[in-house]
Amino acid sequence: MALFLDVDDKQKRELLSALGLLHALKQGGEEVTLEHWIQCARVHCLSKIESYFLQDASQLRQPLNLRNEAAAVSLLLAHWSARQAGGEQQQLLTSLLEYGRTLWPELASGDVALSSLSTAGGSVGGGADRDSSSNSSSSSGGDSSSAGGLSGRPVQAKAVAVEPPRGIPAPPGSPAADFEAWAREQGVGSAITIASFGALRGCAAARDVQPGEPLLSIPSDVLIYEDSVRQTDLGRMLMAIPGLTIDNLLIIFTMIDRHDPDSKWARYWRSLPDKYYTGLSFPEQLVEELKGTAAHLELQRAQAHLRRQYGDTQPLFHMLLQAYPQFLQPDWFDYDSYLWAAELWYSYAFEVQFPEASGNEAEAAAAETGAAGEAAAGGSKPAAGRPAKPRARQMGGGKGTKLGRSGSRSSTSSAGGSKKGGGSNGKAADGSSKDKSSSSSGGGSSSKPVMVPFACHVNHSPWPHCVRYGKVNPATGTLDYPAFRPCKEGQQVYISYGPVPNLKLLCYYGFVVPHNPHDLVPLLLEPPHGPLHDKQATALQRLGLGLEHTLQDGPLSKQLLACLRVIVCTADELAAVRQRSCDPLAGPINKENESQALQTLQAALKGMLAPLLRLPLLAGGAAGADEEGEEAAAGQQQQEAGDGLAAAEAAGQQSCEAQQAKQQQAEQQQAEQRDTEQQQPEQPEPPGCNENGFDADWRMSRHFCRVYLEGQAAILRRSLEECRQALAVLQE
Ligand SMILES: C[S@@+](CC[C@H](N)C(=O)[O-])C[C@H]1O[C@@H](n2cnc3c(N)ncnc32)[C@H](O)[C@@H]1O
Repeated sequence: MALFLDVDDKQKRELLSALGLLHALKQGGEEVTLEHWIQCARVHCLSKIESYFLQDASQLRQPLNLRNEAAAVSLLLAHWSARQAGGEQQQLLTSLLEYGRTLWPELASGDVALSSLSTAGGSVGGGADRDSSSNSSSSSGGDSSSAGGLSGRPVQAKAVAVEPPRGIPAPPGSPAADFEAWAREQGVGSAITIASFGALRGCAAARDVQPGEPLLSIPSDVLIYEDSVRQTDLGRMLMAIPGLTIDNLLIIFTMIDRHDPDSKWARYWRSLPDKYYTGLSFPEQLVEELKGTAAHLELQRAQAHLRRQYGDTQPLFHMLLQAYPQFLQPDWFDYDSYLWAAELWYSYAFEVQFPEASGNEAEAAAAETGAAGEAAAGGSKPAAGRPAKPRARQMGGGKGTKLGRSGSRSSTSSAGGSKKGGGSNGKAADGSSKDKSSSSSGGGSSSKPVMVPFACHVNHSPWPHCVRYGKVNPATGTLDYPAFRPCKEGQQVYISYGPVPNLKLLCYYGFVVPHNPHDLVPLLLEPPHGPLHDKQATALQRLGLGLEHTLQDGPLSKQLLACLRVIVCTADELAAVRQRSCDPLAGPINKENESQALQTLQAALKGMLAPLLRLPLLAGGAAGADEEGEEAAAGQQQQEAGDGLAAAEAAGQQSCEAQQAKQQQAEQQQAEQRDTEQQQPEQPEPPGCNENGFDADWRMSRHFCRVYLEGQAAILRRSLEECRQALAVLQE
């Protein structure tokens, strides 16, 4: 079992120890049951964001959420299957498969939830709106994640067992069918086939697939990445150019190679869409419609970064055109072509680990399970004395992303993974908290951004069929995508790109998932100015607490509450914290302090929600939004006046209950509407949409923006409701 342990991770070791597993699993032996193994795997697969929200170790005695449990089962399945276990291990494997079955129904209902999205996409305007509003069903302040089953379950109008639609295979002679023929010639093993599902292209199971079976098995020489590019004349020439980053090199290689009919990957390039609709190419007007949100900041930053990088590469393009006028054409190097290649790498690439550079198996295992949203850390501003209220604001999504999702990892920090030079948005299979940036900086990781023909045709789901991929199998030299749950022939197969929040999906993939269980709202607290600031800062530091926090569609994190408790401390309370006579992480300091902390948070949340609701994308779409709009306006004005908290408090005070009532009514209507839709025959792909349901008018993208905003609002409302309830309890 030591093989699974993320030995470098102190928190995970402490959790294992608290669960009494560390010793037992090191020793091995008969007393180690499947339950022990699963608990250990849960710890191993904890993402950073799950660690952040974890209340205490005992939670891991039970499944934590659907994602973590699926990752844990997949980890054990991969380990025991790979070892061709005999005797005792075979027994464990059988029990594990039996246990895994308990997860299938909820995951399968995710297939239905997602397929209704792709059908909705088929009628961009109406369908999109319908689906969009359905997302607000969790906006009522209720905790969808605790509505039964494991948290992270898909939300559906009714718990009806509806079969997801069957895909329509790519027509013979189409670029997609031709690509599949090429893939077979290259030795790609595949249990899937490219197919259309309403307006969305994806992959369907070509036959019934069972847990443990590979959906895809891709020889490493089919992969497009640094090393394989180096083996081409074009790649060698580009690599000789000093100062070119790998990310930029891969983009430029793609810009040129896609036009080469003799390229090894020509039939792959031809199978790709002519245009992408990720946030990187959102028109300015659409970006502006998100003003005031983290997505707005992220999009502005990412778009500016790409433009700058393109500008910096201009001299190279001129040089290439002058040197090879007979081979190259100027329009291959315009900004749209650069954007096309960049978006392709952002949204279709994976991070893959190659065996030769892999240091140890523990690290490899960690890499295979991917990473998650970042929790919080750092940053502070001078503060005022006691009941001074910290200001909270939504943070920008981060500084950058990386090329390629890793079947194993992601940097899906709400505050953003970052990598200068833009590039890769690593797809990551779900799992451990090691993200690329952390493992890279830690040394020893051999993850590389890789274009994986075929795997990159598979769509994403938070309720996937495959979560563990991303490491080339040293024995076979293949990159495998094993299913951990069954998929029926004809039905859509999903992989997880990682626990990616909607902000990242919108910006780097161009779509979002309604009721995305990995969705987050970033929250940056500013400590009050004042005489206690230094002491507060020291107390926070000693407690390991930063000011960057995260909200989810679930309970508030204990770190956030602890941070607030310290920030609103009086001098006496602060002294008690310093003398360790009370621990803000363990619970309230006292009633008064707790009340201050909760009110502070409540005001901050209202200050964030109000401007969100005022955005035309939301306010314009919601019937009866006037009331909320007025509140939003009040909140916005006050925020602009620099006193966001008091204002938001005043504005939002009466709003919650009215909002909830409206919400419930809207949800009822949406549920009825969806039932009617589901009974209607599948709609043909509407004219003017590309293979992924996008249209030149950006209607589908606007729909996704709206769903993103609704998701943010839902999380804020849910957190507000928790504050309200906690304050009510205090007042009893
Ligand atoms: C790696 S590609 C997947 C293959 C792609 N559908 C195709 O046929 O070219 C990622 C893109 O597929 C689309 N996509 C993936 N998963 C999706 C989902 N669950 N819902 C909507 N679109 C999705 C988005 O456009 C995304 O940028």
